[in-house]
Amino acid sequence: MNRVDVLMEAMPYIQQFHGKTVVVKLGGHAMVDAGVLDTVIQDVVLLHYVGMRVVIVHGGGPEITQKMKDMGKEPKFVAGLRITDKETLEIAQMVLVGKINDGIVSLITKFGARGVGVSGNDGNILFAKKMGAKRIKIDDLEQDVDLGHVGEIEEVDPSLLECLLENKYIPVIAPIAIDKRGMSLNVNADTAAGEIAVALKAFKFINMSDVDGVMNAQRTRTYHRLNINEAERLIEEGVIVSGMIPKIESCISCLKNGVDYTHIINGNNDHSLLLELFTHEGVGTMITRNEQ
Ligand SMILES: Nc1ncnc2c1ncn2[C@@H]1O[C@H](COP(=O)(O)OP(=O)(O)O)[C@@H](O)[C@H]1O
Ligand SMILES: CC(=O)N[C@@H](CCC(=O)OP(=O)(O)O)C(=O)O
Repeated sequence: MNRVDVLMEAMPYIQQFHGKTVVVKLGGHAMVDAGVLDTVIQDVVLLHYVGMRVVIVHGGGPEITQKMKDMGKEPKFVAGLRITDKETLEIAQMVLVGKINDGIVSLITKFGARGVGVSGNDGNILFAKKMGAKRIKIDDLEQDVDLGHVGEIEEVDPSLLECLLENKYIPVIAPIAIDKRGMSLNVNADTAAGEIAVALKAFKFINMSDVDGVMNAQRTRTYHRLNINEAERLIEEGVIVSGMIPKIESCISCLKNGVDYTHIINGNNDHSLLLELFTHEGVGTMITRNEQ
């Protein structure tokens, strides 16, 4: 395809997406390489300049894990959620808010737009309650495990984000929530991003990780498109496991609550965000409503 064809292919999408809201979840695994993160943020800035309202929600699981290990703490997860004692919460805040969020905002500046970094407790964006204990099997015995300072989102207040978008800033959100007593809670970034997409009535929710999309059991093939029933079946059959579960669950929740399109794409592939948005075939896996 010659260069002008590439631009012509993008043209109807640029028109269709103008003024629409897209929530991009940047997973920790899509940010391990500085060069990769550069191109992702470059793409985000381009979307901003073609008139899309872009919101970034980021994770940082691998960096929190590394920092915990550096400090002699052993990371533990239950159902994909980090057991978060007081010290772990401080580490998570330090890594997510102090380092990753700030780094993304700086890159937005580098590529010529204006980013504003917030965490979910700014402007009550993410209002949560402490998550109840999770029942799991340990040595064949059912036990209740308290996750500590982990939040379950109860309400999202999008007004601060609307205000930033209205004024042409790119909001960058760290997955820390606040409870009614003003205490911070660690929330899963996929869940946070999905809830924010719903509250903003986003047109698209794009989840960027380190895999090409949802893959089959043998991990030899990527599904191009799955509806909610098909995705739920893959969870039941154990094809979708671990960190992919909250991604799929947040896509499903988005679709059931008004978001038009949801995608899981590989942030490590060069300019995957642009390819997803502005080409006919797209990339990764699109999860759709059953009737779509
Ligand atoms: N069916 C599946 N297809 C693709 N990846 C899967 C699947 N089931 C589980 N995974 C795992 O989910 C991981 C992505 O989740 P996670 O590690 O939490 O990423 P992130 O840090 O980007 O949020 C992949 O690296 C892969 O190991
Ligand atoms: C409660 C909980 O598990 N919170 C996550 C928040 C970061 C996250 O979700 O990061 P990724 O998107 O990179 O996985 C954690 O502590 O790892």
